[in-house]
Amino acid sequence: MLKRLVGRTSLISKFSFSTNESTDISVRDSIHRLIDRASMYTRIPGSFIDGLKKCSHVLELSIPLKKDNGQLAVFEAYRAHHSIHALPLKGGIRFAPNMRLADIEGVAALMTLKMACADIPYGGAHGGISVDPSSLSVLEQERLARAYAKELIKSGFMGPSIDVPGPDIGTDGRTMAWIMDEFLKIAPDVTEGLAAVTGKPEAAGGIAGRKEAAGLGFYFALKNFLEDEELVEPLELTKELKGKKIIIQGFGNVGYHVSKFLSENGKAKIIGVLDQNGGVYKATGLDITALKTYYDENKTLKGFTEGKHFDNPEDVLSKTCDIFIPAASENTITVNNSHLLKCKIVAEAANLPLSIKAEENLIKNGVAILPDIIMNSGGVISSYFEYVKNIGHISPEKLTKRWELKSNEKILQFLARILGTEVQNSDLQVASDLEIVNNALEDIIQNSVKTAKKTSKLYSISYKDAAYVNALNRIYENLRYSSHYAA
Ligand SMILES: NC(=O)C1=CN([C@@H]2O[C@H](COP(=O)(O)OP(=O)(O)OC[C@H]3O[C@@H](n4cnc5c(N)ncnc54)[C@H](O)[C@@H]3O)[C@@H](O)[C@H]2O)C=CC1
Ligand SMILES: O=C(O)CCC(=O)C(=O)O
Repeated sequence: MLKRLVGRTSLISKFSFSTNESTDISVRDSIHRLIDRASMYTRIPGSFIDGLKKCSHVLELSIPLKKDNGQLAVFEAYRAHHSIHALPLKGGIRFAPNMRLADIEGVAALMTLKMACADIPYGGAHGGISVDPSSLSVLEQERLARAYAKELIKSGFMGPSIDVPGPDIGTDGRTMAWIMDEFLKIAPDVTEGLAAVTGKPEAAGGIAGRKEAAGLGFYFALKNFLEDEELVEPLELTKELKGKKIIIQGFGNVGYHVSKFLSENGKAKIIGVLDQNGGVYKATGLDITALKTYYDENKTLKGFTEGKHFDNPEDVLSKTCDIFIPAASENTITVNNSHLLKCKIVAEAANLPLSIKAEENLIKNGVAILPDIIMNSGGVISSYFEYVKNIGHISPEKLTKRWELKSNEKILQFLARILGTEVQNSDLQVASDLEIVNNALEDIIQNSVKTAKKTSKLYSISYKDAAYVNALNRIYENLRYSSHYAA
């Protein structure tokens, strides 16, 4: 049921940097301020910057659902298309209560910037259904996801060349598989139908490593940022991740995988984990695998005995650490709680977790901020690889595996002849899909961090502003030659 379809309207400039903050800050307002702040270090015309603050199309829906008990429930749902400078559009679908259009439009804009920063040739989108998924049975969730997908497809808001959604808060690979299946039912003749949505399980056409990609990308980004002396020296930190004391807010897909890679690969100590209902703390470092098993079984951190539990999440939020990582949702750190943080770095794993005023307060107190559009870009980068796989109907390793094995064998045989040894079959290895995508992910993230550091030094601005400057410049360069920009 279509409620409203909004086209691009007037472009209003808003160069206000007031530090007042209402308790009801929208993500859209925050992103506008961040765009304005960064635009001062670009030569992009003001009219173009104003244009980037608007979504090109917004879809508002009411979706009726027949519950398992036969009763009817109606849910509000949305999809916002931000910038069509590059197609398809891309961004998450979430199932979360109390969704607001102003937040959805803000995250859609953030997605445009995130992908420009990583040099992924897509525009940004975002959307979802205003629902608490835990209040529905699995079958109800499936019917609702399928009904939402049907409305997106009917309204021209989804398809491999239009808008390719992926997972976000409250959704996962299974949700994406339902959505893909709905697309294939409605449009069976679209050859690239598998590419209508990403984040699918591998058995449904997904790519190896997508589920953990936001966490792995975060690990690569943090490691690379810490190598910068200009970041660590003033904070009196060492360059290594090893031994760094870390507190994480949110233990869902992103929070868990960030914790896993930082502790397993980086040997960092995750000393605190909190969600909206409480937190656990252990000064010597939590066992993340054990915590994950417990959290999956019990849906709560309470009762996990290998750490001290606090009913009030702020009791964990306020512990001293080196790095605080918000990995839950937007605006979880505002003026109301930013003064509690006792850390040297805030590394954003969630999208826009800091309100503008909270960010200002933290910076004033000497805290460095590592920006979401780099730190959590691993998820959408991996989605991009999945899309490419689906469009080509071939996985990265399939085409080259045999050839690589043969050429490696020839090289080894040559070396063995010179050295007078024998080639063992176990010496012969070629990259798996997972190795190919993880290495490509590392390469893209490394480049985003490198260019952010360079821009940050050039203008003496924060990494966050630098990442936005790089993204804005890339979008401008891209759009200026496109027929979408009539200047
Ligand atoms: N899933 C993905 O691929 C990506 C997600 N993101 C962003 O990362 C963030 C987290 O997403 P997911 O992990 O996928 O969601 P999720 O739904 O899997 O997990 C969210 C977690 O945050 C907790 N939480 C919710 N409100 C909280 C609060 N006020 N304080 C503390 N904890 C709270 C929940 O209990 C849950 O543990 C979101 O901002 C999302 O947009 C960013 C990049 C990729
Ligand atoms: O893979 C996608 O399309 C969604 C990623 C996402 O939700 C995000 O980067 O915030």
